[in-house]
Amino acid sequence: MEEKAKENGIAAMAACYQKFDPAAYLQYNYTPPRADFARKDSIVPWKLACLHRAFTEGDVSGELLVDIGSGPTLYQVMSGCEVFNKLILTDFLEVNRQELRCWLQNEGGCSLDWTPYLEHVCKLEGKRPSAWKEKAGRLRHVISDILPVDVHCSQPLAPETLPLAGADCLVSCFCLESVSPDLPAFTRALGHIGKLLRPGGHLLLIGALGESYYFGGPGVRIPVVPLNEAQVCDSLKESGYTLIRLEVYTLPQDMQVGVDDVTGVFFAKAKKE
Ligand SMILES: C[S@@+](CC[C@H](N)C(=O)[O-])C[C@H]1O[C@@H](n2cnc3c(N)ncnc32)[C@H](O)[C@@H]1O
Ligand SMILES: O=S(=O)(c1ccc2c(c1)CN[C@@H](CF)C2)N1CCSCC1
Repeated sequence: MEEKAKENGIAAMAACYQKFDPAAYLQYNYTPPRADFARKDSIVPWKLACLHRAFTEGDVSGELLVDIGSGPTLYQVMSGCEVFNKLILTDFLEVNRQELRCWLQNEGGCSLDWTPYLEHVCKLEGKRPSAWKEKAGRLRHVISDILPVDVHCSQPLAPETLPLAGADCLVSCFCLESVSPDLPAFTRALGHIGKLLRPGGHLLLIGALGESYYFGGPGVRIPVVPLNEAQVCDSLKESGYTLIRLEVYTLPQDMQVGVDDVTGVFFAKAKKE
């Protein structure tokens, strides 16, 4: 595809995000029925268990964990904060970075109470659920920066953000496929973020399968690159990663709540070659 067409597609995606509403997004995706800790087949326990296992099974280590496209969410780093001493959260939009700062400052007024997520991750770690306050404290202690990011740039973060060696681990959830105009752009973005990772470092990638759109707020319809498992595997390989594990969750019908047309969620653990 010629350069101008690529630039136009990326610009169109950026325009879609100008009306993104963090509070609405959190309500759509991170409250019941999608975030129902009491349901055995809920996606929340599945995703948090995937992240817990990936961070704690012994091969992931180092100093620095970077979350790419954090949005207004924190669930994705609740296990990783016990493994890494430094955590950088990133997002394209100031409204999302502001939501993350709100939680970090712990002065109330944030859009979502993350306590149920913190309690669940404590249980996965063999702690009492009431240990969630200590976990929140650990997470606030290790978050060192909340920075702008653009995965379509060959250098997604500002220079000098990371040590020369790169990050030891990246996590990215529901970002690349929901900010890319097409599959080639998704694959290129994978390559761009891969340059932030040291050789031998790990990528924990969570994303939507079969999704063609989602609502980022009332009337804010955002196009998504519909992915299947084979495309995720091919894109990872093409971008210089070795796939360690791919897990897939199929959304129960009643979790199709009208905010998107996602059919499944994938969890990929990969290593940068
Ligand atoms: C579907 S949300 C995912 C949020 C969160 N990671 C989660 O798990 O729910 C996609 C995020 O990508 C961000 N984003 C939009 N354009 C981006 C870009 N070019 N580079 C990086 N992130 C971008 C949006 O601001 C939004 O927070
Ligand atoms: O997997 S979810 O249902 C989920 C969570 C976030 C998203 C989707 C699905 C699908 N559309 C994405 C648009 F990018 C965002 N989930 C919501 C409850 S907590 C764990 C994650």
